[in-house]
Amino acid sequence: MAILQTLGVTSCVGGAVPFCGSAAEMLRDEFARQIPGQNRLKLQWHMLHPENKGSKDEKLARLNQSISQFTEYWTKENQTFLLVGGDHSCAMGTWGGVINGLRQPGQFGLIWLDAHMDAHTFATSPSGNIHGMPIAALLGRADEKLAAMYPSSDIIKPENLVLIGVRSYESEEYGLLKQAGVDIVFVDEIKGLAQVLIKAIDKLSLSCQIIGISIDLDVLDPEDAPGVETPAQGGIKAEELLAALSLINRHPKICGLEICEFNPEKDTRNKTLHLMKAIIEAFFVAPDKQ
Ligand SMILES: NC(=[NH2+])NCCC[C@H](N)C(=O)O
Repeated sequence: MAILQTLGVTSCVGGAVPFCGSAAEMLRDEFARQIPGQNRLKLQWHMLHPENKGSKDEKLARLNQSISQFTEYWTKENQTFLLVGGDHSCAMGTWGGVINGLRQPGQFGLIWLDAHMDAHTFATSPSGNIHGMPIAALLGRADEKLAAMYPSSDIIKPENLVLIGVRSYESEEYGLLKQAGVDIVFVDEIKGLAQVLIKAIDKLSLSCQIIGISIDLDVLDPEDAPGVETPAQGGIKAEELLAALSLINRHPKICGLEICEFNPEKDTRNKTLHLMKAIIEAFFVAPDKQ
């Protein structure tokens, strides 16, 4: 059984409430509870904790720097990885690191499954929460304060980014993405998620050497994934996401999966926790072993 390098980021420093830091540890325990011999996936866990000193901004700058060292290494080694956040601000570290690991940083593509656009800067954010800003940094549109939390000097080209499942956003972030020319697939435009995902991968494959996938659990309908920090009604059904992920399972260009924003305080009977595990298995376990 292949071993999947997994980085758990136990941080909610960029989020609105202090609960989403426990996803990685809960998920690690959940995988450990499996009956031996029935494991379809073996995760090699590494854990990163935020420091308890310094300002929020300093903590996030250092945390993203540490995250990026892992993903840079795995990218250079051509090793597929899983990253379990934390709030979504860790995306600056995850994908900044992947970009750092590439000889041609312009050839990185990212598919972002999220109810939100996460494309604010400090100047436009209504909440000031940094989990609503990583896309602006990844596109090189950050203000100085946000740029200090992004651990790469290279960025994602707007044409190499696709947002899928969006339904909750502010006009400033929409303006930023529109102006940059980023491809956005709003949730009500999705007829079949698998089709949308395959189309995005096919498009990015033309210009990109590798492609990453970032899943904010709030892309799902709150009925299926109640345990998220910022729920938004009218999301994608869990069944549809799982089916789509098992179709793109192990696509040769995919370098890693990031999954974020689990909030156990809002979960009901571990529904979202179990779903997180199912998402990881749908994505990483070979179809004949599922
Ligand atoms: N990663 C997230 N859950 N982002 C939600 C962001 C919500 C809102 N747009 C804000 O900036 O505050």
